Amino acid sequence: MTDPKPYSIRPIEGKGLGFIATRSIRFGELVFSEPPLFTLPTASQGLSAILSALVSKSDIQKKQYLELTNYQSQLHGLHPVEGLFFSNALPCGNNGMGAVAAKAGIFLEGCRFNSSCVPNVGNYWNEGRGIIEFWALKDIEEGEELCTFYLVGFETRAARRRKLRQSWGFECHCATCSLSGDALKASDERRTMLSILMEEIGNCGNRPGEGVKKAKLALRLTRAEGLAYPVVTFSYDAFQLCAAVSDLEHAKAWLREAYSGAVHIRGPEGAQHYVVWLDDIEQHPAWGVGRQKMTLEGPDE
Ligand SMILES: C[S@@+](CC[C@H](N)C(=O)[O-])C[C@H]1O[C@@H](n2cnc3c(N)ncnc32)[C@H](O)[C@@H]1O
Repeated sequence: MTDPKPYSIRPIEGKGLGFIATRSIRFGELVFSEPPLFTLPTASQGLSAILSALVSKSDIQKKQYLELTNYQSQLHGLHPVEGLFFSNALPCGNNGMGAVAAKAGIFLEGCRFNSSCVPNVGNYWNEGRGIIEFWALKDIEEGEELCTFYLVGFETRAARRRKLRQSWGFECHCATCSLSGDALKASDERRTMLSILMEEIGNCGNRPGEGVKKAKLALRLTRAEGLAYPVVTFSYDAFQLCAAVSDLEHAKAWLREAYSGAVHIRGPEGAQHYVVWLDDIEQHPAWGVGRQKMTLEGPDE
C-alpha cells in the first residue's frame, strides 16, 4: 500500500524541520487536514489560558507541544509555553478575508510549515469540521519543499524580509526573495502595484468600469507573480462591481472565476460562499446597489 500522505516532515538546511513532497501534488489537491491540539480565542491567549488548554492533553501531546520551534520567547522575552504558542499558532477563521481571525490554534504537524513569499500551499480553517486544511496552490513536484506564507498582503522584498526577521527571526531566501537585478525590481513593482490596486478597487464603487479594469490588471499581476490566493479576492471584487450595476452576464462570469479559484485553494466546502449565489445572483446584497444599469467587462479569456 502506498503512503497516503504526499509529504514527509524532515530537517531542511537552515530552516529546522519542514515539509517535503514525497510525490507530485496537483494544484487544488488537499495535501492534508488536521484537528487542532487546542484553539484559543484571540482575546484570551495569555499564559494561564495556554496552560489550561494543555492540562487535559496527554503526556505525548504535551511533549510534542514543547518540541515545537520557539523563537518568540527569545525575541520578546516570553515564558517558553507562551512563546511556543505565539511562534506556532495558526489563524482559525476569516480565511484570506483580511480581518483578524477570532481564534488561533496549535497543529502538531501543520505548525511545521516554513514560509515562502510564493507559497505552494495555503491553509484554510474549515469551521464546520473544526479542522485546518492545507491545499496545494500550484502543481508541486516530488522533492519540492511545501511552504505556506506567514504574511498577508503585497509588499516589497525589503519590507517582507524586515517583518519575517522581526516576527519570526529568519532571513527569507525563497524563490522571490532570491531574485536580483531587474527580476527583483519587477517583482517589487508588481507587489507594490497590487497593494495600490487592492485599495483603489475598494474605492471604485461609483466608478465600476474603472474598478473592473483595475481588477483585471491586478489579476494579470497576480498571475505574473506566481500567486494563487489573490485570484479569488480580485475576481470577487469584479463580481460585486458588475452586480452593483446589474450586469448579469459579467457578474456571473466573475463569480464563476472566484468560485473556481476558491475550489482550488480551499476545496469545494470552502468555496460554498461563492456557489450559493450562482443561480440567484439577483439576491446577492450587492445586486443593483449602483441603481444605474451598465455593461462592464468579464474575465480575460
Ligand atoms: C512555525 S515554525 C516552522 C517550522 C520550523 N521550521 C520547525 O522546525 O518547527 C517557524 C520557524 O521556522 C523557520 N522558518 C520558517 N520559514 C523559513 C524560511 N523561509 N527560511 C528559514 N527559516 C524558516 C524559522 O526558524 C521560523 O521561526
